[in-house]
Amino acid sequence: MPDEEDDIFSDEREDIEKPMSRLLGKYARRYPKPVCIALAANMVSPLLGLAPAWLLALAIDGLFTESTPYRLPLVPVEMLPETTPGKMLLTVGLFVSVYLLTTILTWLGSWGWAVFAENVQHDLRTDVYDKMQGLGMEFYSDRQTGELMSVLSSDVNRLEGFLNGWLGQLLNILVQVVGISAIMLGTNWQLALVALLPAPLLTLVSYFFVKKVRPMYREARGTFGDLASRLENNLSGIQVVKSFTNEPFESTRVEGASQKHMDARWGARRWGIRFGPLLTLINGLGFALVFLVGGWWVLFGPPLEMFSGTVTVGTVVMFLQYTRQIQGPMTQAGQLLNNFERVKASAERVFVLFDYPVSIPEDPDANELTDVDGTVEFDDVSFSYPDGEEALTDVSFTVDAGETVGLVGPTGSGKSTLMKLLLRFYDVSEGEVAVDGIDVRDVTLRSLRASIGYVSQEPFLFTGTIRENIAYGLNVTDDEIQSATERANAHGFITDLEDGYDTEVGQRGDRLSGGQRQRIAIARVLLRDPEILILDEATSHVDNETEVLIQQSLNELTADRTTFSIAHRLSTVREADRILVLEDGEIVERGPHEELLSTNGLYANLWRVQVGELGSLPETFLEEAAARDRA
Ligand SMILES: Nc1ncnc2c1ncn2[C@@H]1O[C@H](COP(=O)(O)OP(=O)(O)OP(=O)(O)O)[C@@H](O)[C@H]1O
Repeated sequence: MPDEEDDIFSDEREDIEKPMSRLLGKYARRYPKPVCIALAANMVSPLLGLAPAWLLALAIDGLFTESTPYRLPLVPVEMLPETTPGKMLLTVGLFVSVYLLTTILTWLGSWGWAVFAENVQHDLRTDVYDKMQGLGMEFYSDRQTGELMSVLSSDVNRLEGFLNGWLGQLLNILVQVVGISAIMLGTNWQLALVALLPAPLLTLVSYFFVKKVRPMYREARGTFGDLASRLENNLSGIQVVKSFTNEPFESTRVEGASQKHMDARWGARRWGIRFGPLLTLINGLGFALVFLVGGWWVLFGPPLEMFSGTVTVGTVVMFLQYTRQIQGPMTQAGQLLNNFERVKASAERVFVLFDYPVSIPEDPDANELTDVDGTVEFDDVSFSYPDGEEALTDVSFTVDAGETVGLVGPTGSGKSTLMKLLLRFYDVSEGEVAVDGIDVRDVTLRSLRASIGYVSQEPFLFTGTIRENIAYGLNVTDDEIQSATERANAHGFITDLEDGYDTEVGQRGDRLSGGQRQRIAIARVLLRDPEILILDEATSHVDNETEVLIQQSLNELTADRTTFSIAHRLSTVREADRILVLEDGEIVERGPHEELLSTNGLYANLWRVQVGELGSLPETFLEEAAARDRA
């Protein structure tokens, strides 16, 4: 299981208290029946496991050597069979009953834990996802998707493994160890101490073994990652390798990476090779010791002066059986304890997420934004990203319902940030953003975002069919979908595809061209009919011909809607009612295209760049552009 994810939330994890009790407290009570059944089975089953060795001793001493009378605890003598065959058959019957009962209990235990663990895994996964989904955008911008996925997959899976086996195994071990120790101590405490001597050693050895090899396996996984990416890189870049005739160079590099991986693995394997025989040795020595002391006692009396009393053959055989029986649980205990640390870390990460503060809180009295006209107002808005510099400074403007506003400015000037504030992905640091005169913080997030449509330069399509992507959660008819695709200029190319609307778009829509994806994204927004629209460089990645098609769809989309169009290609906002020009988070110019050209400022210079009049650019513009690039 990958451990690379161990770093995520490493600081926050320290604040999580008692994650395991929280986990069990939160989820175990949801499934009382399977948990109680499994617990009961895990208590009784190991107790039954103690019976065979005891029955064996009873048979040896009471039947075979007849050194002690045949007696069963709590059963009156007159109820026992009188003849030896009768006693023999009773013993066999008891053996069979014990194994039958153990089988049923093992089945019940496995069933109970499996039901519990599978359900909790499902609950945990959906709970963690729901919580994650509700967190603010700053949470996502600070973290890699892969890291977050690891919490949803590796951590949740590891907790499932823990709930499935760990508790049951621990209980099993405890009951077995306590039961075996109690029977042995009760039968002959002196011989019991001899038999129990190696047990803690087994736990210690296995605990330290796992502790020792885990980082080695982690390192081995790291070196495998390096090796795999080298191989992947070389094979995909084989054309470059060949054209540079660099095969020997690459062979050496692959050999180096492979050698590193082999060394790392060998480090871990070496310990594994030592560990198994060491355990066998400790087990064997323990067994021999019990045989020596017990056998001596039977044959010649107490082997040491401090020992007293007599020991029967049955007792020695029982002790030998128990010595073997206790070895497994003691070894497992060390491994379980060690695994517990990792499981705890997983639970901590899950609870870091559960406790993560929601940065965009919804006012409990928030109203629904209904019958939206589409007026948008930024009133003296300043904003800084968490841990960032000020991205917007004193921005004020009002957009009337139905107006189209172009947002232009050099890269990093704050255009996207402005729109993120309108969508309330972040809250303003100062000032107010209002829709229809209502502060966006006073309305529900759902109704606010439902009134805004967003088409980005890289429209994201989900794995699934074209139809699913356009409907995207809405319960709509095929006619409604077709009407949207016709207006988005997409119906034609969709019906030309072999599977039409049922065409699978592939991962992120990679089976479609950029222009096709763009038009599907436009149809998706058209279907929702939002009052406000944000177009983020919607035509930047397509050729001129496709741009014309998309532009037609966009005209359909923007008609009668308040539209913000973020553009680097100024031709796309030329027709806008108004253009806001941003520089370093401030609006430095505003007005329609022609007016801005005549003021001969930043916009006019950006326009000259677009139309290729580089010679007429003032020196200061080039200097500023270079400075911005460096920043
Ligand atoms: N998630 C973020 N966390 C911290 N700072 C950010 C974040 N997103 C953007 N910024 C910073 O805020 C400033 C404005 O960025 P923004 O993305 O709004 O610019 P933009 O004008 O849309 O740029 P572009 O045209 O390149 O998309 C930049 O300095 C950028 O580095």
